Amino acid sequence: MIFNEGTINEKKALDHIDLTVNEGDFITIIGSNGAGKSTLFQSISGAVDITGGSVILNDHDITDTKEYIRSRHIGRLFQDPLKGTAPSMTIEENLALSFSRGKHFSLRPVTHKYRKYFIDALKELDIGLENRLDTKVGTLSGGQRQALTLLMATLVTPQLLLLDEHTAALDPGTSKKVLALSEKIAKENHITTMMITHNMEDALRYGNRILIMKDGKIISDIKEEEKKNMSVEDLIRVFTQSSEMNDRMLLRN
Ligand SMILES: Nc1ncnc2c1ncn2[C@@H]1O[C@H](COP(=O)(O)OP(=O)(O)OP(=O)(O)O)[C@@H](O)[C@H]1O
Repeated sequence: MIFNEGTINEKKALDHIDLTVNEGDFITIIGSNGAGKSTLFQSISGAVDITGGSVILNDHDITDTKEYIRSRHIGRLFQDPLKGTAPSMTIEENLALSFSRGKHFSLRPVTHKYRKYFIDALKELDIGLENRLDTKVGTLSGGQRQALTLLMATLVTPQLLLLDEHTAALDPGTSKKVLALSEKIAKENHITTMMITHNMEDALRYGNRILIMKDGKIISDIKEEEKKNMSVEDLIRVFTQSSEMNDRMLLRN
């Protein structure tokens, strides 16, 4: 993936990415600033048009599929809790919107029909929102809003869930809660998930596989068995070693 190709601002943000994500994988992705993590997600979700290669989702080539069509199958959460929900609409209206993602519908009948379903789903979240269906989303705390966004992204089970540092803006306690919730929802609904984080502990605690990115490349792919026996110190060591190795390879090129 090259940004501004052919100009002085040309930037190769992704370089020969060859990644197969297995069904049911929960992959955590780490890497320094500018490593290409978000660009990888943007390429998968269709937020950017990749300049080479292809994106395949469940045997379908979606390389040329528009972002809004892909969003029917790919759920996405961002660092900013303000993204992903409509602040001037109520919790119920927001849920109704996500429930009918990508389809034509009228808000009223949908909300009415699925009120009980929404209440049950909110109860599952366990953050006291089940009795507040008529509350405007803009008045919720960052953590509540991110939990709601998570629910919205998974209400219609996506084929893939992309979490882009989705708890980085939350306080440590709330972050833990939302992360645990993410893991629970992914597990219970068998949602293949990829999560970008700068937190080594979280990268290790969650999921079954860790990718380390640097300079647009995946420089390490740590699978379940190896990950299981790793400590944070081990992960930091692998991170540093693979980064140095990648630097040496670049020097040789
Ligand atoms: N729209 C864009 N136009 C030009 N360059 C871009 C664009 N988006 C990203 N880049 C560049 O591509 C590289 C990878 O950026 P990306 O945001 O994917 O990194 P990241 O690993 O997510 O970093 P961070 O941890 O800081 O979020 C960076 O050098 C960045 O400046």
